Amino acid sequence: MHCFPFLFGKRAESAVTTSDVDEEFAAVQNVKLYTYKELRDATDDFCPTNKIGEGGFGSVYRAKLKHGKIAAIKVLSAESQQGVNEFLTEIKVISDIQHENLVKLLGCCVEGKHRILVYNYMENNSLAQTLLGSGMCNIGFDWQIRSRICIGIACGLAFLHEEVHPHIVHRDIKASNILLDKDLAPKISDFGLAKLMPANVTHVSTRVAGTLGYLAPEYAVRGQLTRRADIYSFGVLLVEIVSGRNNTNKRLPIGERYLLERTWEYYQRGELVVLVDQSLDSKCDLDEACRFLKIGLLCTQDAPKLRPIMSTVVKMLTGEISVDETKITAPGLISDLCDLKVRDSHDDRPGAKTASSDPNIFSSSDSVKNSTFSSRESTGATFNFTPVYERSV
Ligand SMILES: Nc1ncnc2c1ncn2[C@@H]1O[C@H](COP(=O)(O)OP(=O)(O)OP(=O)(O)O)[C@@H](O)[C@H]1O
Repeated sequence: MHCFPFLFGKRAESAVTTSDVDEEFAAVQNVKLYTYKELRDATDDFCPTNKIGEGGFGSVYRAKLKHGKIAAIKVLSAESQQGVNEFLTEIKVISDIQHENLVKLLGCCVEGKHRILVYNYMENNSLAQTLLGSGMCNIGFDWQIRSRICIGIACGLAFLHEEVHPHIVHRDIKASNILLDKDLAPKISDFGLAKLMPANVTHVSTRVAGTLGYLAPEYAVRGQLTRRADIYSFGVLLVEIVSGRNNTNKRLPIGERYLLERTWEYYQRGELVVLVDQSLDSKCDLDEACRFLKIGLLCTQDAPKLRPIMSTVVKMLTGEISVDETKITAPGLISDLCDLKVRDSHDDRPGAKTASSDPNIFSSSDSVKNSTFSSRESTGATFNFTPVYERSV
């Protein structure tokens, strides 16, 4: 029997202190510094009516900066050690790069204990809250808009993976990290977990971080990170956007809960069209929608090497190159991993959730299937965990 226990929680590097981070921060250039007073004034003293979101990092506020510019500011929660690391990573990773499909970091505030990130404000929230959210949303996501969103996200990722040096692996591609501007153009956000990939390095070994449901199995199990892990997450997101539903929906009958599994089943039966969001009107190009689903399957294949690189994905989405159906093999599903045990969840970030009501133990493949996947559905929370392997016969 193989067991794959995962140790969630406090990481050795989480012991990094705020002053360690300040030292590292001193070396960062190209980032505008805001004073705490400036940001306090811009949010009416962090007035709750200006609060627009809450993530693992802390609270997010809408702010009116000097000269009237509207920004979103993320205030790192004081108790979050993990957040201190992510704060620095975010600044290091995106202060130097710009792309139309990446959220723009305007600057930050490092004053006393205050750690605040300042971004361009995105008027239409995240895909998780709008397209996939259960609440009221009056945005009509027709097929043209969805297709533009998918292509935009793919372009942003292709830029990070292939044009920036060293390459950047985002590690947390998911619907809540795709923000939409006033024209519904997608912007990839939340670079707190990103990793820079030095040239000529095939993978980096790292503690696993990301969101259950979007995690590539080989990364979740072995902690070996390559750009193909992001490509897997993108594939899951692509299928979600076309279907208009979350990858996991525990309210559905068991056979319908896991979207990626269903996509593979319907693909094999030649009935992919069943999965295209029924709320799309008759103008939806069903052939194109099915092509996107097939690209989602290509991106989520179990063998990382079979997943196309993002620039190829962009070309397939735009129709510049065709999708070779003979290349599609079964998706990698974490639920396929036998006897996965997850224990000892101590994520110290306030928004981080454990994957079960009992944070300590998951065991058996069945509980992995139900708990691991459902955790993302119910919380969307980002996890950090260390895979540890125990093999017993
Ligand atoms: N630049 C922005 N413009 C507008 N709203 C934003 C912006 N950044 C974040 N938000 C809002 O704040 C919410 C929380 O964002 P945040 O990135 O902190 O957490 P998350 O991605 O939802 O969760 P997690 O931290 O677990 O990944 C987002 O879902 C979004 O609604």
